[in-house]
Amino acid sequence: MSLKKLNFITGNQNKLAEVRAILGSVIEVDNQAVDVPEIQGTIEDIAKEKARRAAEAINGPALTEDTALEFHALKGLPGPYMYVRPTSLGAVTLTQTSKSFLDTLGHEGLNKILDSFDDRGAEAVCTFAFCRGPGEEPILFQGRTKGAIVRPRGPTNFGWDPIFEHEGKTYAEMEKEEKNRVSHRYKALVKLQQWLGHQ
Ligand SMILES: O=c1[nH]c(=O)c2ncn([C@@H]3O[C@H](COP(=O)(O)OP(=O)(O)OP(=O)(O)O)[C@@H](O)[C@H]3O)c2[nH]1
Ligand SMILES: [Mg+2]
Repeated sequence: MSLKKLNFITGNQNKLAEVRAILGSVIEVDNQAVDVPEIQGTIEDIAKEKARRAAEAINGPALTEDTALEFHALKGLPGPYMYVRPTSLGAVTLTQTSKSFLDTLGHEGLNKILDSFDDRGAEAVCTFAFCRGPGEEPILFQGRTKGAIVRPRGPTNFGWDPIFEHEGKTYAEMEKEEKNRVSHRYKALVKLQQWLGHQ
């Protein structure tokens, strides 16, 4: 099967811009902002179910992505639950009002959680899932970037970018091109790109 374009299902314009910046020269990236429920579970469970549901919703091939931010001192929390939407799967949800750790606590609150720990280490995790169509098993591509949680520095237009420091700079302080060479999303897309090369 040769893929001429990817249909990236996301409502997040920042994600879409980064995916197009990284993959744009390799393959066309279409977008549909279909709201896909996110279940509770491991990062992998959530990512796969998101792609399955997206493929069903659009009745065709769908690419989705789920991002997690893991605090080492909290043994991986908040992880994929940085942002949680109600799910229609019947699973227990953390909230019914789309409130996220970030929305609720802000950059300062997320920092304060870690002030009582020695370890401010964190890992940004990006998991793309590609599902060929309804009923098909999704394939995962995951990238991880290590960093630390710091007081906010840099522009505040994308989520937790200002508090995630990687090699001396927060993501927000980096030029877009720089973030897109080291980020969790970039590393996941390298894997996706390798896979595309074999299709
Ligand atoms: O500072 C950031 N730098 C990043 O690189 C990044 N990637 C995702 N996020 C945020 O982390 C949560 C994940 O939730 P998430 O994966 O479900 O995304 P989403 O709901 O915004 O979009 P989608 O589910 O429609 O694709 C959301 O609050 C995103 O804004 C990031 N924040
Ligand atoms: Mg989401």
